[in-house]
Amino acid sequence: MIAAVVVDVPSGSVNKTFDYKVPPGLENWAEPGMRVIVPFGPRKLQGFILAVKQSSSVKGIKNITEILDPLPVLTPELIDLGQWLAENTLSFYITAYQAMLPAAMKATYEKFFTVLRPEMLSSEVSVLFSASGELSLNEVTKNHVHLLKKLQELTKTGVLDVVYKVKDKANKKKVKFVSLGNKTEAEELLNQNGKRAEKQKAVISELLSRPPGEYSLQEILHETGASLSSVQSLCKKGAVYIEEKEVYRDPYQGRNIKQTEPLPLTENQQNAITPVLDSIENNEHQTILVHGVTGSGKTEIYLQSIQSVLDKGKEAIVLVPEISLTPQMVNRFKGRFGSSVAVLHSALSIGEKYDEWRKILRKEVSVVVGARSAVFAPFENLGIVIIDEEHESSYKQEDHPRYHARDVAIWRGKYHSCPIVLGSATPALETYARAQKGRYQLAELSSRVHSNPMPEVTIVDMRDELKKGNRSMFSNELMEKLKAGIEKGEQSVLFLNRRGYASFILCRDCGYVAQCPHCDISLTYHKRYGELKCHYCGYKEITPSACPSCSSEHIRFFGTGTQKVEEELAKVLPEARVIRMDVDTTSKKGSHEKLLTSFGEGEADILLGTQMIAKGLDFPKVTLVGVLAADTMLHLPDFRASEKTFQLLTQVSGRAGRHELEGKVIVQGYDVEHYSIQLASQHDYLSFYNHEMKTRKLHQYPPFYYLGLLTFSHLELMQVVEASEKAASFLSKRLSPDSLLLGPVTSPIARVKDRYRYQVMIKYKNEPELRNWFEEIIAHFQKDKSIKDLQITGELNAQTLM
Ligand SMILES: Nc1ncnc2c1ncn2[C@@H]1O[C@H](COP(=O)(O)OP(=O)(O)OP(=O)(O)O)[C@@H](O)[C@H]1O
Ligand SMILES: [Zn+2]
Ligand SMILES: [Zn+2]
Repeated sequence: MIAAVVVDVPSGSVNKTFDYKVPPGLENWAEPGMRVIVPFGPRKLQGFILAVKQSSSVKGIKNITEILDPLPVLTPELIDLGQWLAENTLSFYITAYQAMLPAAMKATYEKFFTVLRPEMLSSEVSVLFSASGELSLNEVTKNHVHLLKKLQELTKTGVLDVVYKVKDKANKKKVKFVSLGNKTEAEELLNQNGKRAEKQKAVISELLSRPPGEYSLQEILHETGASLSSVQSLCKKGAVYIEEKEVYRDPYQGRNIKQTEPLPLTENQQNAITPVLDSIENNEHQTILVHGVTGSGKTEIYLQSIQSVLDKGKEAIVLVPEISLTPQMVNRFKGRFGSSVAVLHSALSIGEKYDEWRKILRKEVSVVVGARSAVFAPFENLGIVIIDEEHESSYKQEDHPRYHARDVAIWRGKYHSCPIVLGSATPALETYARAQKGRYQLAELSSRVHSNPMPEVTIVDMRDELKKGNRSMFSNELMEKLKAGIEKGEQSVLFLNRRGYASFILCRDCGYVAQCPHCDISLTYHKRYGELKCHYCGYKEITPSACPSCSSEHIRFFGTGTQKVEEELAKVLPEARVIRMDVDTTSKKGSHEKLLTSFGEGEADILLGTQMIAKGLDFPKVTLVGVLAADTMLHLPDFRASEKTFQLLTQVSGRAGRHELEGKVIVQGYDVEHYSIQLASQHDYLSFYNHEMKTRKLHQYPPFYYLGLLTFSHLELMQVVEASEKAASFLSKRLSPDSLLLGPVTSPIARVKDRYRYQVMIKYKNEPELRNWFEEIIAHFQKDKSIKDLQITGELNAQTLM
């Protein structure tokens, strides 16, 4: 038997399968979709079996070393999907397959020295091998680095050998359980006397007092005060059994989640759910856009659609943007579907994620709620994929494989003949355009549940405030409303748009701004740690007390926006209890949840935060939403700036007045005439859409054109310039007359990690060969020995130009 294996070497020359023999002992075991370890040159590598066959035309093929999985981890569907994914995102097959699995299943490799000719070793070296006969390179570089050179020489002369070992991080958590063994033996023990027997007797009586079964050893030891050794000696006598068993790490353990029942749908909801239910009923793939204003009850539509999928014995995937994957959100699904829900969230530990994923593989759950990569959940009888807040940019992975979860979902929907539901109050322009063209079905929810009014929005021009002599960051109206809210015992949300408002330090004498020495970007000031940090490469330095450029002491820190707002609030509204939520206050595991819970329980009057409070929150007592610096994002070099501003304002405003109490929104900024701010305040998506579509058409941007993007990076500027010019001229000879070629130009962020960045952009409507041309260009430079270390990434449908 022969297995075609794709190996863990992300490189163009090995981006294919290699044939390996399945040794006779493993023939009944090997199946496509399993992870294996195979020899590859001098190394051992992890790989995936993509196919098995009877014969191979390749001569001298080697044996598979080991099969890592008892059952395939990639279903036949995922094997196909991976191929499609790799080809459409210009990634390597191995990268695509790895992206579908939890990180724990990706191997790490370690190098070891072993001894071939022990008689040739000096005692100094020999002693290092005495313990286990081998020595890891890791250990050498850590503790014996002075011997490294010697070890390398010994390897060259054949005294030592180097072997590669594959480490599988996918460990399972095991717990010991104890149960009653031979009953007569146990009862006899109870009649024994002696001090030593006391603890053993306690264990026996404890087990006898409980219903027959097995109990966690830990718990029994704790209850009885017995030691492990007394239980072990009981085990030797046959009075109890100890068994080690695999358990899941459950991050939601011990939590009481209230069970919920389906709500009777409003007429609006009824209309919107109909196309979804039809698609489920008829086993017919449809992509349905549920365009519903904030608070219109989209979640209830998701829940009831899932119920009807489960009733048919099928499975459901719900995607939620990373930052709104809050416990509140998860509870909505766990509350309805209980333990049949698995959660895949990046805040889980590697082990927890692996355990949740295995519940899916073993069919122990039928609903998955998760962030982007949950779209690869290995269900085999998929009945629906729901993408909540479908416009969110986090659904696009900006690293290999550069996939969009929406595209993957639709691929899977076609495969399983099931509906894909895209939900949003502010759909991406691309999505709405497709719905208007009839490529997607459109379901509109134009009012809130029970006709709660949309909150009234007031826009405040902060330039006017300044003219009136108000120098604070809060307008008079916002101050008044905040105060009134506290008096009435209602709650407020203050949102600071932090994008484009990053905190930095500035010298007031010479204008110096601290920059990252490796990237063309200013350093972000973290007050808490007294540090300046680069968000692109992680570079850090201590904040200077004087200007590094002119030695002036007039250096000013523009503290994290939210910190500054918090300080201001404490001055002008000392009575307010404030909870601040931003990257600094939520970096510890669980802190995000804690803060939200305490706000929900009324322990604060004001929730102050960044992007992370914009979405999904549903608190009945919130009546006021204040938006500070609504316009900062408009000035980013991003053709989606207006769209993102509109989306964000709509989302934040949507947090107010969702229940009985009426809501009010105050939006502050300097460039408030902009249509995206004006139209967001009128809750007018359609006018925004029409306006923005005109702009996009005029400037030839998506959805009228696709953006093909080639990004080049290298340590030397000349190399990037030359390579990108070559690529541009290659493309210009081939592109159809309808396509536009722009560049090469420097990327908006011109340098990252000391590498200069250039890009070539192609705006196109139909260019079927573009993928092949990109591949040709990438392959050409990979072979070109005169340019080392040039990095090129290609994208056929880029979402941003950064
Ligand atoms: N049919 C219904 N009857 C009564 N209450 C409902 C019904 N449907 C939804 N609700 C309630 O209305 C509120 C808003 O619904 P939901 O949070 O699903 O809105 P949404 O459309 O997802 O809003 P957003 O886009 O802001 O997240 C929730 O508290 C929900 O429990
Ligand atoms: Zn200075
Ligand atoms: Zn940097």
